[in-house]
Order: sequence, then C-alpha cells, then structure tokens
Amino acid sequence: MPLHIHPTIEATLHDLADYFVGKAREAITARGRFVVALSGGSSPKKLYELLASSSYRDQIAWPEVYFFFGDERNVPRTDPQSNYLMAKTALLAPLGIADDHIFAFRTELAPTAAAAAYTTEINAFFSPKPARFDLVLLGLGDNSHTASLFPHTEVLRATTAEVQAVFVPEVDMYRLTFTAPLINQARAVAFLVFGADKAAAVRRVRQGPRNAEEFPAQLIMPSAGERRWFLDAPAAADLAG
Ligand SMILES: O=C1O[C@H](COP(=O)(O)O)[C@@H](O)[C@H](O)[C@H]1O
Repeated sequence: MPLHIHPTIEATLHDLADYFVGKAREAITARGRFVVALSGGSSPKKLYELLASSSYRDQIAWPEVYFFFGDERNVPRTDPQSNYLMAKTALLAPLGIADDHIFAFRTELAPTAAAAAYTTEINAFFSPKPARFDLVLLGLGDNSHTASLFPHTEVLRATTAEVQAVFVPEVDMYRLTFTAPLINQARAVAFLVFGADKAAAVRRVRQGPRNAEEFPAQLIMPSAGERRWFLDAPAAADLAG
C-alpha cells in the first residue's frame, strides 16, 4: 500500500522504521549491502533515534549499510543546520557506524565543487553500474519542496541523475541536492511527513494539478521502484478519498 496513515507520529515512525528494516534486509540478502540516502530537516531526527534505539538496533546488520545524504545545507559539518550533524548525532554515532560507510558532502568546498565531488563519489561507489539507491528517505516542506528541490529553482529542470548546487532565495543560502532523476533511479523512495502545517502540501503534491514548478515533490516518481508515503493523521487530513 503506497499510503501509510497513522493516528500518531509515534505509530508513523514505527511503521517507517519497520519498512526501513525490511528494505535493509531485502537489499543485504539480494546484493550484500544496503545503500540509503538520508533526509534532513526537522522531520527525520525522531526516526533516526528510533532506529538507533534498543527496539531496532539489533534488527539490521549495520556493517552492511552505506549512508549518503539526499541533500545538505551548505554549512560546515559542525553547524547546527547540517543534515550530516543531525544524522551523526541521532543515528550514526550511537550505532558506531564506521566512517568509510558514511558519505558526507564536502561543504568546505565551493557549492558547485561540493556538488560535483558528491556526484563523482556516488558514481564511483556504484560503478560500473548506474547509481541506484536501495532507499531514498525524503521529507516535505510546507511549500512542497523535497530534498532541496525548491519551487521555481533551476535544479527542477535537471535531466541528469546527479547532484547540483542551488541557491535558494527563500532560505537565503546554497543547498546541495540530488536531482529528481537521481532520486527516481532508486529502488524505493519513502516520504515521512507529519503535522497539520504540512496537510496542504501533501494534498497539492498527491492530488493537486500537475505543476512541478510550484510543487516540486511531484517530480518524485521512481521509474522502476516504489514510492511510499508515511503520514500522521494531521498531515493526511486534507486528502480526498
Ligand atoms: O526531504 C527533505 O525535506 C525537508 C523538508 O522537511 P522539513 O521537515 O524540514 O520541513 C528538507 O528541508 C530536507 O532537507 C530534506 O532532506
């Protein structure tokens, strides 16, 4: 079922954590490793803490897991806005994940150089095959952005599976982000969204008229993979049907 709606945030997080475990086991059995791109922002921290908790930490062979980031703020890794810092604190450090299994953006470089370096790193990791993540975790902003695909930015028009730097006037900073074609090569994509302030965005992205310039998350449609939404009831409240 592509739409997972739960009465509480906690139930939503547990469902997504179970899904994460299932995808990890499936990938490790089939290919010997699980390659995941983490999301940032305000929503996923609780998910990462749950995965690192005693309820989940023994359910996955963590040494077989490789961590990338679907987007990043162009800030040092020590900055409170850093997606890497959040994931490191909530998930990677508590699980003792080895540094060579964590692929962070090189934000000490200029934005375009950092994006190009990350594209190179991703392609080298998957070489000789095309980059295909087992799972890409995503959030959704109340303006319908996902990853750092913000409304009316140039990166929305990307046709290549790569990482790009984009200046986002509404947050007044550079972001580094997977393009939609790169996300859409994934085997699975999971959105985690909660809260009433996201309800309109969820409705517009799922049921609104097609307008990816306004609602960039509409671009996310894996070409040969699955797309699932994990929502709490307030985030799903405006959906019809
Ligand atoms: O996919 C993502 O979505 C968020 C928006 O989520 P929010 O919880 O911060 O509203 C985005 O900013 C984040 O970096 C990204 O990975």
